[in-house]
Amino acid sequence: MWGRRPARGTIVKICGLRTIDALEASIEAGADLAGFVFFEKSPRHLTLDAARALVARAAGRIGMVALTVDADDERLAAIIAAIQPDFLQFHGHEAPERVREAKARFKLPVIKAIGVGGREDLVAAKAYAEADMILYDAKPSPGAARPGGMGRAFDWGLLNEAPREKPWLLSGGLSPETVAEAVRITGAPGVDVSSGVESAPGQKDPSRIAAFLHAARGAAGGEAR
Ligand SMILES: O=C(O)c1ccccc1NCC(=O)[C@H](O)[C@H](O)COP(=O)(O)O
Repeated sequence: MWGRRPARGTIVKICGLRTIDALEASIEAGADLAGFVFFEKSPRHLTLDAARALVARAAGRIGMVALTVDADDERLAAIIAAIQPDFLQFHGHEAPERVREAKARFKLPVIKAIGVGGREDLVAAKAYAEADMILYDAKPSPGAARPGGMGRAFDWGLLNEAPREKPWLLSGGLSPETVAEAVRITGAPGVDVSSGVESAPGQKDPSRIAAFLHAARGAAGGEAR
């Protein structure tokens, strides 16, 4: 399995890491998963060279997630060769068949992001039987600059109808200030954050990363590590 898993408590993924300081702060605070964004229109985008240098010291210390948006096989292969991630995260319009295909080809577990705007999106999530984890995020508005990392929450009440057979992450507009309540209300086994631990888009704040971990783990009754 990947990196370190919590003995108990909420799974935490810090997404959009771009610097050694932020990566080390995430590991030090006890995050389970580190997300690396490969999407050029994002302020968190990493080139393959930058990603390679960043992850050189992270392997085995934290689970590494390569995030892409509707990437083809050639692009996925290049990313995998560069950072050898523990997970792929698909954050675009990838169909269930694409998840199946990519898993078979690359032999890596897949996190599929589902944008939640209404009940119909939870129905759609049920089709992703082969995804290893589902990440529920706010649905991007039409014409949005990017499909994630917008710092926007959605109606958590909709998750009452979400499939719960496999691990899932709650995402979208979470912060150190809101994550405890979010976990309490939704019962999420895991959480994901990007904007809420930044001082500006793409600029992670190590003290907010630590505060997020503390709040998330406290919320589930587990111990912050
Ligand atoms: O973070 C981005 O810039 C990004 C760009 C394109 C696709 C996905 C992206 N982020 C995905 C994530 O997993 C974020 O952590 C998630 O959307 C939550 O973001 P936020 O609401 O900013 O905490």
